[in-house]
Amino acid sequence: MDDFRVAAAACAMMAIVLVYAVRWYTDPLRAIPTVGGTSLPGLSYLTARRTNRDFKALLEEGYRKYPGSMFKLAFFTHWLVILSGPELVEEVRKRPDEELSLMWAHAELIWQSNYTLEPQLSSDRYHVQIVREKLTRRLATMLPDILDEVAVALDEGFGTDTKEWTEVAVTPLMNKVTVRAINRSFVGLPLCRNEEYLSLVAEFTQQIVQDGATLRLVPKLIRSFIAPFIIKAKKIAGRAVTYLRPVVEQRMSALAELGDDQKESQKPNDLLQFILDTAVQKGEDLSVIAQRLLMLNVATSFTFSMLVTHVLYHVAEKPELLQSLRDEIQSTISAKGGWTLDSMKHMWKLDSILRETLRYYGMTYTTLTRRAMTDVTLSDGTRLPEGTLLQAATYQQHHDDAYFTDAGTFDPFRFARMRDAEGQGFKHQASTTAPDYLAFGHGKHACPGRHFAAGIVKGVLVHLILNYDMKLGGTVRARRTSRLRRRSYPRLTVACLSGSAKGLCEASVGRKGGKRGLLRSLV
Ligand code: HEM
Repeated sequence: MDDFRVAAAACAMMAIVLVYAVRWYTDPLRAIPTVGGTSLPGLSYLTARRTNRDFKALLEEGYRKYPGSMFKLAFFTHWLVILSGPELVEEVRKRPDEELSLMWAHAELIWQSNYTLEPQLSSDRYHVQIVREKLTRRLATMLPDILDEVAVALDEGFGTDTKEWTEVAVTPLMNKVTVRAINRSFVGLPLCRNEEYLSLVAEFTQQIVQDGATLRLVPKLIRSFIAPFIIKAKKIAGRAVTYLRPVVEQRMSALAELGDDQKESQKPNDLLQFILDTAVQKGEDLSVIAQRLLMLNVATSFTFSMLVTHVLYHVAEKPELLQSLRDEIQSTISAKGGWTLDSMKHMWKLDSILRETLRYYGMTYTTLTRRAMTDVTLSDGTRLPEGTLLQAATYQQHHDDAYFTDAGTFDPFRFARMRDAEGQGFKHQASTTAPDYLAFGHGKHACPGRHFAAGIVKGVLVHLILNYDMKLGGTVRARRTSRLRRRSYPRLTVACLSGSAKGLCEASVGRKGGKRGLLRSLV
């Protein structure tokens, strides 16, 4: 009997191994080369450990070995196919959502939104449409309020001393300033200054990413049973309702008092109102509205402050760069009769330094994220089975001399010169995407908030450049750190002068006396 059991167990083992081997052998992904180790079943876990450790180095290796083509990286829970080169980018961009979906790729790779969010956020994504259309169109009229918030937040952060230099830890301060500016346009006053609400927004951002990461480790079969015990983001969104309810009720009752002809002109000019306009028609619950708002906060977090901070390090290091930008800003403001969204569009140098910062540093190594929703065959014959996750090697492409002259150098006015030379108004501006420029993705799922983002970041920078002198308080090495990701902070600490609040690199900022009043009157 014992012999029989042993034999049965051995047979079962062999059957399992055989099934795995057949599945591996016939998997279309096997035709795509693996970088970082083997793709053999079982052993690919070792490869995944390497990917976890050396993601950027492996991207570089794959990009070098398979230019204009594809390779794959192992993760503990999935394979990630990386593509490069404008031809493949164009091909992916053109594929419809039914074949390659950005939303389901994000859902699987980051949020696990099936479990962490209300289903309406996936089934009816009108908030994305609002960002793409209404928020972008209304930015010009929202700008004065946003700039007001920037001024108030900077006064609080830097102080108002016009004689002495003040030392500040730039990254956290810029985070605070940009979050305030964004939320002024999202929910208006006074909520955008409510510290509890803002820290709840930050908590949600961290939690939803963490919930997603934890859930990915749970087998799909049991995920929906386990999820309610694990996820915390929904509870945080529930707490946001407490802050939003009085604002929404007050708006509703104020609007109810007005006649139909007055309602449109009297409505608050912010994202919450744009969402409410649709949500009310759909009879949507406030908890869903809160989640839409919070998810849009997630989309903006870190990117803004990182972008501003990188630019500040550059201008703080090079006074001639600061002066050149200042000259352009001042002359444009006088020529155009004020500081408006339109006048900022004519500040090509400022626009160029933004685009170059996004190219050179990038906010993520990879973009153009997609999930194959069905078996897809690309024009070169590559087969991507349903469920395949893919991304473009954006960072490597942005650092390839084939696409950008002297790509390894940070050249702040590179794109301004290209616009001058080519006489092309929009092609090289900060928010324009292209097959070789993927900072905002590309195609119909390129970041819908990119014009809005460029407008706000420029607003913050114009304010800083005109109102403050800057110099690096830390060493230049801090700026050389290629990325300001949170995990890079400790490296910055090592490179910086001692004595800063969190050991971050410090920039000294001195207020330029007298200018502020001038600007205020120009707004
Ligand atoms: C500098 C700031 C920003 C950067 C670098 C950035 C970058 C990106 C990128 C790369 C994608 C596409 C993801 C991919 O291709 O893998 C994306 C998508 C998205 N972004 Fe942004 N973004 C920024 C600001 C914003 C802002 C301000 C908003 C909203 C107000 C926003 C909302 C979104 C949304 C909703 C999507 C998903 C689009 C869709 O599902 O079709 N982003 N962003």
